[in-house]
Amino acid sequence: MSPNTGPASGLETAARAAFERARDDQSGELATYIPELARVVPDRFGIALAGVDGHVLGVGDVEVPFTIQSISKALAYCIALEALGRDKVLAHVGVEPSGDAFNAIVFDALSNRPFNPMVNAGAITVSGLLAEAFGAEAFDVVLDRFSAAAGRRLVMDETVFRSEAQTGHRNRGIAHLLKCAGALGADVDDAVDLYFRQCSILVTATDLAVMGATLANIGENPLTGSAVFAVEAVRNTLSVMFTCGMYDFAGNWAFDVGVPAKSGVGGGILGVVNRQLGIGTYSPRLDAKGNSVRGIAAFRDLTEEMGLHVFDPTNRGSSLLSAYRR
Ligand SMILES: NC(=O)CC[C@H](N)C(=O)O
Repeated sequence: MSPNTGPASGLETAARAAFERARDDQSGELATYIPELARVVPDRFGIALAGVDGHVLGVGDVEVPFTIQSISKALAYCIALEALGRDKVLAHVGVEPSGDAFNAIVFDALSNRPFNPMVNAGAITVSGLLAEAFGAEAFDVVLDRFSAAAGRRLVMDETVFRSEAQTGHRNRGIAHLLKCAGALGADVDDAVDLYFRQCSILVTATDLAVMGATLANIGENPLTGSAVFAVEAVRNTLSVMFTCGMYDFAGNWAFDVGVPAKSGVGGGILGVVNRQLGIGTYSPRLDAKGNSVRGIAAFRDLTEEMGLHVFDPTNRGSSLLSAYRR
């Protein structure tokens, strides 16, 4: 990928200001339940933006690799919707916010399905669907599509994968309960193996911004021009990101920030300003709900400053990109 880095703009000024305001906040903790995640440098912080016109800009540590973790859930869901169809996926995983923590051991009592694909139970079910559909090729399918969305070849971090595979008893437990409830068709080990692998794919804040711009651009990567996701699948994925992407913080997020987003315990957040921008942040210290502290602060600041909330009457989105081109 060769980012088309443009001149300074309102967006860049806003990103710098958001960065400066949040940079000294050292609150929050690294995720330690996956032992390898406790080894990252806690102070890293980056904010990247990518426009649907192909412009990319970044402030801070936007080229530092980290594992995508739960952000993979949104993209895997998009792939499953496209490959298997909406009805088949809906038969296994709902689209209702759970209001529970990402790793909650709870299913929808009426349907016996996981509430949504953004919490672990739903994501493991989606990985199971992909494992069944693509067999031994499943991880390559996921990695290829994530790479196409980022506009460069991504790789998996073997050490983080092994670290989670050796310690992920709660996720294995969830998978067994899903199997027992009839939500998970695939073999438990296949579903969990794919889930742990997809979570261990390495990305940067810039990658997240470009992936977000691919979703904002209704599935076409604006840097490479390649068609990555189908329009219908993008629409459905963004809807679920909007209502469920930040776990039991999703309501607050929709209220204050107001863009579809997905966070991961690796410290990343991917946000989508529909038809305009992808936003990627990286800062590995997490709040009690498992969301990046400085990432949330940066998103709040940026969307407030630029009027990016989906229901903001001052939304300057349409003028944003042309302002940026100037
Ligand atoms: N919230 C997250 O990023 C969780 C992802 C992590 N791999 C897990 O399943 O526990």
